[in-house]
Amino acid sequence: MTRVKVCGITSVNDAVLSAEAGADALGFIFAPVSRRLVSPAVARQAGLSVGPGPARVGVFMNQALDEVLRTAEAARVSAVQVHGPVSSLYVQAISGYYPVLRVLRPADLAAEADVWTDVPGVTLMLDAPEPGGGIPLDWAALKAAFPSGAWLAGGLGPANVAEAIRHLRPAGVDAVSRLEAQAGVKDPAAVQAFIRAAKTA
Ligand SMILES: O=C(O)c1ccccc1N[C@@H]1O[C@H](COP(=O)(O)O)[C@@H](O)[C@H]1O
Repeated sequence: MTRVKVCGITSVNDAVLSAEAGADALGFIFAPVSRRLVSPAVARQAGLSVGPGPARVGVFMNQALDEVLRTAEAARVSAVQVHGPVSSLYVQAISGYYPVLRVLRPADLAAEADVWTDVPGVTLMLDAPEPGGGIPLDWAALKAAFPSGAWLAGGLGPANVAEAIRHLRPAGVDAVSRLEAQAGVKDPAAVQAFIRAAKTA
């Protein structure tokens, strides 16, 4: 069954409603550019509020390695998601401490996808060029190049996630902007419908 990550959690309330709806992973965004920026203290509290079931993923973009590791430790996340044009050494260094979701854009696939094939602890995720922008990828065009075992993000929501899964059969799906009532605040009905649609696709 496709795993589901609900990203952009900024409160205990949104963590609990996402976990109760069946999320396999909760995403906490620590990239300062994000409208869903959360503090490590709140992320830690939200993670504790849902117990050990869902993975707690710290999301970073173009941030220094020591900042990533310090923040991940303070927030007590269980995995790290890495966006941006960072080096493979940087990704490998993080994977020494945490399972990594390495996010690539379709344009990066040719150069970088093979680097991570069968590397323990590193899983690929395909996302749109603007993370958190709510723009879907062209799933039909991606089909031939979509790496086995990769996750899919980019403009996914209750209305389109089943179709995306049918096209690409990703290991997991991830969404944020189409699950919100406003930036950083979840729409409970959208979260529930998204998880139901993904799990039954
Ligand atoms: O959502 C953000 O603000 C964000 C900022 C910086 C890095 C990642 C971010 N979110 C990631 O964006 C994709 C999906 O977004 P959407 O569903 O298209 O809005 C997902 O990987 C989030 O973790």
